[in-house]
Amino acid sequence: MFIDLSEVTQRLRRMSSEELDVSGSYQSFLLDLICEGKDTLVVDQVSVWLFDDISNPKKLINVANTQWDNDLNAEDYPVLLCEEYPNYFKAISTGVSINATDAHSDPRTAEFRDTYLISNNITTMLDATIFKNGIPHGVVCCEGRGPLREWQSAEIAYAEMVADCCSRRLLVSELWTLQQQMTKLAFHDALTGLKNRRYLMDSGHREIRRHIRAGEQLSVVMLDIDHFKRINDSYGHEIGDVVLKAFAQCCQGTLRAEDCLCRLGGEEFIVLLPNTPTEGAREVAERLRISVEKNIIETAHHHIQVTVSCGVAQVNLAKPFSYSLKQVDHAIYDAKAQGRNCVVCC
Ligand SMILES: Nc1nc2c(ncn2[C@@H]2O[C@H](COP(=O)(O)OP(=O)(O)OP(=O)(O)O)[C@@H](O)[C@H]2O)c(=O)[nH]1
Repeated sequence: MFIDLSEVTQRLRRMSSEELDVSGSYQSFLLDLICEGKDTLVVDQVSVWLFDDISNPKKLINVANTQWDNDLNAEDYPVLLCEEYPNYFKAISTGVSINATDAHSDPRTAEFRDTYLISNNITTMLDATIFKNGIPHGVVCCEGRGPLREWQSAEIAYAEMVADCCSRRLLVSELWTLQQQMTKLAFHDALTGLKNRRYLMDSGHREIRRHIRAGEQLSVVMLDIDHFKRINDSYGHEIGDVVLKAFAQCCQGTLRAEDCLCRLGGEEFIVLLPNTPTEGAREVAERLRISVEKNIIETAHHHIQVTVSCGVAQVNLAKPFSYSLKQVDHAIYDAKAQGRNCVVCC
């Protein structure tokens, strides 16, 4: 078989330069890629397999396959075990492509004879290594049914290019996941999982602009747990953390989905209430106050009850968001002065 390497290379290069929907699964890209590979090499099946652990591989996991009609769930991916196919694993780990003309007799692939090759009429195989940071990470496996194939150097080079495209796509996918995690870390509070102060400030400015455009009212409620220092002092900091998490859950369960509960820091929280005038916000604050008071927090050795002081303000849309935060902060100060476990409106 003759491959015009310059033509197929160009197709692959164009394909891998296309703008990717990185938020989607990498499998659909891999599938397009290996379908292209299957047609170009004129083989019967192409699949992508990845090691479970790049530094100490025990399994190869089949993540894409030209034979599959639909994407499988990750838990249904076929798996090859290193202990059952040691020679194949060793061959992939060298990073050199496996050009098995006769897959039944080639020492690198003969292990599959009785378990796979005979039952699937596979006669010939060409496997190219997928690398990650220069280390073998998996393999693109091309299988043929008909006559034995003496794999040509252009065919091997092409299969390796397909494997390199897989490497790049997997890397992009990993970077995207990392970026998602970083964004999550940047805008979330690690203890409670709620949005944090940075998110609140961004969101506050955005919401002000949106509410001006819509001619709607926006309110904020500040929540400050009463005598929280005593919880830490009486039960320890770890139980203090449990209380903060339980408090956050209790409040979240009391709010509408569109209300945004954030942890400002320590035992201070803010709720941003879209499309809500002061009176509505006061009712929400009162509901939160009662829910918190009723919520008995169970730990291994204690039943803990906390109360919360609440400040309420309608956001002044003509002023920076920080102005309204200062206002609710004053309201909290008054609530504490009035004996705590109460709601004060600006
Ligand atoms: N466990 C735990 N404690 C925290 C955390 N962040 C802040 N704190 C503690 O929260 C306590 C807040 O105490 P104060 O600011 O004196 O307020 P308070 O005891 O709640 O008293 P009032 O607000 O006046 O009712 C301090 O002891 C902080 O150390 C945290 O992430 N975990």
